Amino acid sequence: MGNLIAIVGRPNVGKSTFFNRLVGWRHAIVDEIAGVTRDRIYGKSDWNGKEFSVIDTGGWVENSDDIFEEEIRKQVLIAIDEADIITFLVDAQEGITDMDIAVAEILRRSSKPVYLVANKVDNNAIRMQAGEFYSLGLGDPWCISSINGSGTGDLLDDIVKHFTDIDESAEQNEVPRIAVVGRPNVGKSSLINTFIGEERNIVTPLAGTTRDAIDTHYRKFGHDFIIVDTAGLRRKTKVKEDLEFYSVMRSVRAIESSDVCLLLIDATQGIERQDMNIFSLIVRNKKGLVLVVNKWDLVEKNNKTVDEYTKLIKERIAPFNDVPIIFASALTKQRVFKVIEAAMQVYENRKRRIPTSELNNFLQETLQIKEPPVYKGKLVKIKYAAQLPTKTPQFAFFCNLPQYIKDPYKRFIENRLREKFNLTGVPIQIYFREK
Ligand SMILES: Nc1nc2c(ncn2[C@@H]2O[C@H](COP(=O)(O)OP(=O)(O)OP(=O)(O)O)[C@@H](O)[C@H]2O)c(=O)[nH]1
Ligand SMILES: Nc1nc2c(ncn2[C@@H]2O[C@H](COP(=O)(O)OP(=O)(O)OP(=O)(O)O)[C@@H](O)[C@H]2O)c(=O)[nH]1
Repeated sequence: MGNLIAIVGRPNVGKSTFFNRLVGWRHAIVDEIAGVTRDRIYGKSDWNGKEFSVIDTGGWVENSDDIFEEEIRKQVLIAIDEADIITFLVDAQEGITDMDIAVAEILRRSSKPVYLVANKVDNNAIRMQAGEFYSLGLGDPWCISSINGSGTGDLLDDIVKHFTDIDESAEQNEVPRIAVVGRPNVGKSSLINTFIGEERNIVTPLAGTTRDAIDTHYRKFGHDFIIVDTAGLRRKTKVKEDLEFYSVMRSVRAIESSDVCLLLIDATQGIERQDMNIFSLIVRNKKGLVLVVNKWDLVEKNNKTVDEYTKLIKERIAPFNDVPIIFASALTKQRVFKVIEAAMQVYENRKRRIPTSELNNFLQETLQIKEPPVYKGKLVKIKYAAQLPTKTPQFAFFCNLPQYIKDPYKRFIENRLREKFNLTGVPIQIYFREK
């Protein structure tokens, strides 16, 4: 299915340098959410017009210099299960190590495409030495230098041959695709089970394109939807499930193939760093979002009111906090219905197309309230606006001096747009362009 590349390899071979090389130019297409996701974990980018995601296994371990072989082994197994393409980095300047041999042994058994990448090939002398990696049994190495960039273009040219067009495959199906995501133990399986509970809710089990992912088509509460199942209905593989790396890998998969994500939070614990990481994955992928505060049955008597709780959450996830927040319980089924209602509404919001005339009326009203501030003595004039023909709402505002429009004004416009047209739960993009 998706185009997810995993980078594996022992410490210090240059994984994070390679990662930055792959996603370094992503700023052009994906807005940065500062300080949320540690940058080396996950990135999105594109090559020859095809979008892809990259996961760097090295980003998961603190102090990776003295990481144990066992830890790397686990991550490689997870990468084989969850990624579409594996890049296995080795260090051409150091040559083959025991750990390389151990990793290669696992990778040789994988049915997924594996690229053996000899990194640090900064010059031709080193290129000669890189030949020795052939003995790892994964073919000739691709020689690259992550530092100066040589070889990476050829490598990507070959990798993209395996890519599918994500948008195309998603658009084939008109039924809303919902992903249930969250960190371990928040109640994802329990929530999904409230849908499955009665067999008759299941319309058809669709075989996913990945080996063992099964999406299920439901008809419940008068709605048709597909639950993208990578969340944990299928059980315990050989690898320990409480690994954060594993749960994020799963989340990435589920998020990328969905329209709307239900992000579950444990009401007894509140929003933590791990929740914020998943939140930012959803926003980066421009997916619809419903926040579900699950296990609410355990909290209510505690006197913490919905209003207080909502306020805390909104502060935490700002600036993108125009999202539905539902206090539910998968156990007692309290407000499970509301969760689905909210997801359907967000799905509609995300598809919203605003007629150009309405958008420009909106623009005129907005300019009457507040014009862009004068910058360096120059008047900034916004002339007209248009919604772009994209899958998620994106708007272009045409003006004389786009570079002089700063974030506060951009936020002002975004908030007004959200007030005027229901865009709750939907990440939107606003661009200022010269005209
Ligand atoms: N000469 C040379 N050095 C490189 C190249 N790529 C990375 N390095 C250096 O190798 C060292 C390790 O690079 P990292 O990218 O941190 O390696 P890593 O595999 O992510 O390491 P861990 O964080 O331990 O997993 C750094 O000093 C890099 O500057 C390269 O193409 N050529
Ligand atoms: N009290 C209460 N317990 C719940 C609720 N939802 C789930 N639980 C319990 O929380 C535990 C974890 O639930 P799961 O559904 O397995 O959580 P999960 O998110 O699928 O967990 P992983 O598969 O580890 O990612 C189980 O013991 C559930 O019975 C709820 O709404 N209220």
